Order: sequence, then C-alpha cells, then structure tokens
Amino acid sequence: MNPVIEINGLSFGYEFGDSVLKDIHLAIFPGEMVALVGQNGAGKTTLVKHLIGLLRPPVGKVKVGGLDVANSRISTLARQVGYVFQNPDHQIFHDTVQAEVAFGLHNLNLPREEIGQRVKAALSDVGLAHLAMANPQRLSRGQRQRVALASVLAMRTPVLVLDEPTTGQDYQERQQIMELVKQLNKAGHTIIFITHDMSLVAHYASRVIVLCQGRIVLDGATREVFQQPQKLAESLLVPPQINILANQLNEQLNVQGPVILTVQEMQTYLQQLGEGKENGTGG
Ligand SMILES: Nc1ncnc2c1ncn2[C@@H]1O[C@H](COP(=O)(O)OP(=O)(O)OP(=O)(O)O)[C@@H](O)[C@H]1O
Repeated sequence: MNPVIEINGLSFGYEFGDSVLKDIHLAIFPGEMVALVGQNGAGKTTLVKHLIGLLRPPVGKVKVGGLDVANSRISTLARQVGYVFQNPDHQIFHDTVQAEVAFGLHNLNLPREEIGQRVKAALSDVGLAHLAMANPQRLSRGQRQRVALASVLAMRTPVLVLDEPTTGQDYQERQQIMELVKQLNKAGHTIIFITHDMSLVAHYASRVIVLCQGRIVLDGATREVFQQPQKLAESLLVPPQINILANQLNEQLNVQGPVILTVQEMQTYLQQLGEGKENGTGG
C-alpha cells in the first residue's frame, strides 16, 4: 500500500527564527488514526501546515496523496486534505453557519443540491443543525470550533488533519467529537489529530508521533509508545492517570503487567488479577 502522506528530510524555520522542524521523515498510510503530540512550540502545527500547502518545504519533500506539496496549488491539495485550524476564528468568515460550511463546496463547483445535502449532513454530524442560520461570530468558542470542523467534513477529503479539535469543548462535546472522528476513520478517512490530552490519545489513536523541539522522538503503535514513559517524560508528556496507576500497581505487585490505556482495560485487568488470586495464581 502506498503512503497517503510521505515526508522525507523536511527541515523548516520561520524567517528570522530558529529552526522549527529538523529532518522529519514520515510515512502515513490510508486508514491510520495518528495522534501528533508534543509540548507547546514543539512544531506540530508547523508540520501539518506543510500538508496543506500553507507552508512549503524549503528543505526536503512533502507528498500528499501522491502530490508534491512544493508545486501543487492549495486548491488542489484541499481536495486531498481537510485541515481544521487550532483557532476556529482563523477560518470562519461568513455571516451564517450554513454559508460558512458551504464556502469550500462552491469552490469544488458542485451542483447546488449536493452542496445543500453536504452542508446539512456535516452540521448534523457536529450537532449544529439547529444553528444553520446563526451568525458564527455570536456562537461560543466550542460551537465555532464545530462550525470549522463541519466546513472541513463537508469537503469529504480522504485525509483529515485536526489541530486540537476538542479545545473549548465540555466533556460530553469532547467525547462526541472524538467518537465522530472515530467513525470517520472507520469509514476510511485517514486522521491526524493534534492534542495535549493524553487520555484522548490513549483512547483513540492507533499510532502516536511525538515531536520534541522539531524532531520526531517517538513514532509507533499507541501501546508501544506508552510503554516508554521515560521517553514521554523527556518530551514533558504525562500519560493518562489510569496508565500511571496501572504501572504503579504492577510495580507494587512486582509483575510485568500489560500497558493499560483506558479505564475499561484497567477494569478487565483488575478482574483478571482478582480471579488469579482466587485461583492462587495471582501476584
Ligand atoms: N508564523 C510564525 N512566525 C514565526 N514563528 C512562528 C510562527 N508560527 C510558529 N512559530 C514558532 O515556531 C515554533 C513552533 O510552533 P508551532 O505552533 O508549530 O508549535 P506547536 O507544537 O503546534 O505548539 P502548540 O502546542 O503551542 O500549538 C514556536 O517556537 C513558535 O513560536
């Protein structure tokens, strides 16, 4: 299978600034659900801006859906990758939610009917169907974030890049957004999401890429990455509480237990430990 995103030797620095990305090599395959993590200023947003042509690689090569970003038009790349900005106000310009979500679709020259259908479906997906005629500027930050998400969903691109999609959302909205993202991934979209919430990473990502000062320092299946708490700590990343608790329990019991990522996994593990004890085989 060919990678949908291929980065070879990408280095980048802003004008008058230090180097922000250093020799990035990366291949992401169709259907992956990748979490891109790292402390503030690690270079995550700078990296993904290279996928949509907002930044062009001065050194190295970036390919998306087989297109070389260095010489592809932003409008062409926009058919491959949808990007939800970290700050929704950087991508919301229209007077109504409906017009906002329809904007990108007009650029695709789609028939009016299809535009209407896609807008409706995207707004319903993010739970904003009832606010189609509202002015986005009057909505809450969390709602504006979801308008931005709907605008990108409506484009139906094979790759979705979500830069901190759950910022400003309450607990329930956060779960809803991530469940929606999971469904999109199941339906075949390749997902890259940036977040500082390591419990979302543990729960939803199939692969984790850790950026530290512009370099990739960890890249692997989620469970493998959480198996290296020392390396995560070096990047100032704190695993979810449940993972830490399980590690401490294993240490106390002096057993090599599994890597626990979610509360549900912990529940199952505790049950197994309990049953082992009853049978006299537990630690
Ligand atoms: N437009 C810009 N001009 C100059 N420097 C910039 C610009 N955008 C970002 N930087 C700098 O580049 C570095 C990486 O920033 P970037 O936004 O990519 O990090 P990040 O990992 O996404 O951080 P955060 O988690 O805070 O969003 C930071 O030092 C930042 O100050």
